[in-house]
Amino acid sequence: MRKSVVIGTRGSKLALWQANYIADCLRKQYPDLTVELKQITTMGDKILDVPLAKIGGKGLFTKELENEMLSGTIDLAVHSLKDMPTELPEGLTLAAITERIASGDALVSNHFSSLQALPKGARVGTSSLRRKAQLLAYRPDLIISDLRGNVDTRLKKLDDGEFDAIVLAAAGLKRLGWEKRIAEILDTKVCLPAVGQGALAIETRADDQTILDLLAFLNDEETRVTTTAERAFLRTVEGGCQVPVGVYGTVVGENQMQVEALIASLDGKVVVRDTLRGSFADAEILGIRLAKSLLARGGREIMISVGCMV
Ligand SMILES: NCc1[nH]cc(CCC(=O)O)c1CC(=O)O
Repeated sequence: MRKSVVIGTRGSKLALWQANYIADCLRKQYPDLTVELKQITTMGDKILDVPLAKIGGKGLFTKELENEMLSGTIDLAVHSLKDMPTELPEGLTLAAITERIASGDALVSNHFSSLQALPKGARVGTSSLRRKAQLLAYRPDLIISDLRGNVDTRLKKLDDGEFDAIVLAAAGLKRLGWEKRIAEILDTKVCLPAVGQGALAIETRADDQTILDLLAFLNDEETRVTTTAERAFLRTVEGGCQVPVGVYGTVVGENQMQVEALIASLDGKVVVRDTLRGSFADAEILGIRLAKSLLARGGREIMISVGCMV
């Protein structure tokens, strides 16, 4: 049994909330364990004025944490699963994926109660191509512009009148106590979430069995299987590319899951979507099959048109 562990985390309010949440879970489970936090700045925290889609690159929010883990200065890292690349560096693994508390995207507005209620030509802020494309597919009249920064910064920009509404992950708002600001959780028919949205990933060294055993209780099996399919889907379509992609896995019966996904053109004019069902044991295969199906039915043309495939 270890006497102490060091958790690595980014310094944003949301990241600290998440790391403290996991620290508290560990302290409750192991009253004799000393749990410390170490703050680490990532590239994604430094570059704040460039749209995420333009920075690209994998591991924007994870790489510095992973380097510290490999060198042993931290024992585990807490991430939003959504920010994790689909392939981990050699020697690291996901020890646990926590229960997803809110998977959807939320519309926040000071004047309007829903996406449908927004007036023609309303200004909507969002940080992701995935949200932008789906919002435009549903409401081509909206003026969507880029909105970066942490959750509080984004809310401030809305409050300052830069936008009529903004769209961000419901999970982040919930964790930071802003749930009451949510006007509407967007239906998955309107906006499919990002891979792993709403779940936390606990990353560790693959050969550190003591830590792996220590963290096993944090794992939520249903979230693990559904996000396994989601990550297999993304791994198959992406090739390190920024293209609007949404995917959402849910449990639909005993050992049965459903995965729904889409690939969209940047302007939302072309949307290719499909849904597959299968058993928990086939999570990985289901994600791969869904990706191949979308690519074959027009997804590949979208990828080629944005330069993601040749
Ligand atoms: N890309 C930043 C990021 N990473 C995780 C979350 C929210 C929490 C989550 O999805 O688990 C957010 C903010 C957002 O997209 O609004």
